[in-house]
Amino acid sequence: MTCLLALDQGTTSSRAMVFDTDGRVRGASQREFRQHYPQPGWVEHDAHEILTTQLDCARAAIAEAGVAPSDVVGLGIANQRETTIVWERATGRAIAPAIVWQDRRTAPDCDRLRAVGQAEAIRRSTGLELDAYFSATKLAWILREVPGARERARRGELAFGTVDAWLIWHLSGGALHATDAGNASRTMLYDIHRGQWDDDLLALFDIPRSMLPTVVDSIGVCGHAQRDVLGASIPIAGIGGDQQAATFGQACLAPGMAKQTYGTGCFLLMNTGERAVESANRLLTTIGWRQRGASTYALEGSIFVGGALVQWLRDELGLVRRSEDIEALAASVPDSAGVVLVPAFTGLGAPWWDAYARGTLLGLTRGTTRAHIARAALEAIALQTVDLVTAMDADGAGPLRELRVDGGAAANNLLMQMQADLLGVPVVRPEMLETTAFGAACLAALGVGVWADEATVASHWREAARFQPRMSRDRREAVIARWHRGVERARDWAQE
Ligand SMILES: Nc1ncnc2c1ncn2[C@@H]1O[C@H](COP(=O)(O)OP(=O)(O)O)[C@@H](O)[C@H]1O
Ligand SMILES: O=P(O)(O)OC[C@H](O)CO
Repeated sequence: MTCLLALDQGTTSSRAMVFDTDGRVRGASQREFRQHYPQPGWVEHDAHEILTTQLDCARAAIAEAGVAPSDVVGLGIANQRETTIVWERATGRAIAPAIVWQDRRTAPDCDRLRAVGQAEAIRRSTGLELDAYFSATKLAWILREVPGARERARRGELAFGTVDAWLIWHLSGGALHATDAGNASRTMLYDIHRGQWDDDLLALFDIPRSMLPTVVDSIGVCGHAQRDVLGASIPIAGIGGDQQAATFGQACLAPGMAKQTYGTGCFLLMNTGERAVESANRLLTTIGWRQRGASTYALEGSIFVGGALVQWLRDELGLVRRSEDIEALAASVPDSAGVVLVPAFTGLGAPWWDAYARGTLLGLTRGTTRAHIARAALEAIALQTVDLVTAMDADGAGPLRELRVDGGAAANNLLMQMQADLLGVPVVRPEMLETTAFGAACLAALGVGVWADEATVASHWREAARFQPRMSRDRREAVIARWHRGVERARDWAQE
């Protein structure tokens, strides 16, 4: 049986799925790995644990599918983005822990660059906000802080990559040091308009060019996973950051189509086609995917705390036992009775970009119950999404006709109904909820040519549920206005 293997290397777990050429799941496997928080605001992974968990579940998924490794005609990779790894070319050993996208240690470095007026030049070239979220300051930190790293990098002994490049290096037995254009566009070192590493930014961050991977298409064979790694020589035919892959897997293939993924964080991407839309509203301009050298661009809004808010209510406040219990608790009251919860635990991402905002719970009265707080939490996830869509509309990228949704919290029907109500557009949930892995498989299917074109991807996308907006415009505007009063109070809180 001809199959495709998708690797979905996420922030908290590695997953792998085997699909047949009709897009059906034949095998799946998942391994969680450790999160390290060595200091407040720091988040690290062991790069080798990322690799071993990912390879273990790739082999397990192939075994579960009951196919031979040689039946796998194409491999697609989707990965947590921005997370930064530096390794020795000679041994393939990482010289430091991976610095994860959530890590805020370089926020002061960003402040210094902002103070000397670098933010605008960075935005113009990379499409990104100057923020600790992206790879550039993390890589600069490793070169500065790990003894001997800068000299070794100058001598050409070290390689840098986001997680896709790290996996590709090891899958190919060190033969290939490559990343796709979409992942490159999250480093804050890549000129998304010219399609090349930006020499001015490399100089600004003092990063030797020899460390950087070759930038390849997201769709197309760039090399092979070695026989001794996965049991057969398998073409590496698709690469995408996980949010880019999910956008592809949601078949948001035409300009104006958008998806929101409700995971730990939430990432809303709208396809803007061949046009790199410059945001006047602090969204990110990014590359979705590249095929035969032609980039498809996207506008992105990144929310740092989404489903993680539900986790916090569960684990720290003990409000619910399981994440899914929040739905019944929130549904037990008709509204939040004026309670507003702004989950700025790690600052606020788009469109505020305020590293110093902090979580805020407002509007409490003696009559406030657990249910009101649960409801305010779900509203907060939906309202953060509303702010992103409003910014996209203001940037002229919309109007959004419907929002495709996926990720763990998209299973929550109350949240999805709130989302439709507060956006005023339908919210649509597909049958296939593993859109990231599916998207990686789709990239690979086009890359090896078992699927002819994007129309085949679209033909495999099927709607499972549709939530129609039911809230009056007046009510919607009142809820949004109250939310913004809450956001104002959360902002700048931690600033001395
Ligand atoms: N029914 C639910 N309602 C609200 N949040 C949920 C629900 N089920 C899961 N979640 C949240 O979704 C997140 C898990 O989603 P997932 O897509 O697996 O995340 P990730 O890929 O970022 O690890 C968790 O933060 C969890 O709290
Ligand atoms: O691993 P996820 O699914 O939480 O996604 C993380 C994003 O890629 C970060 O930008």
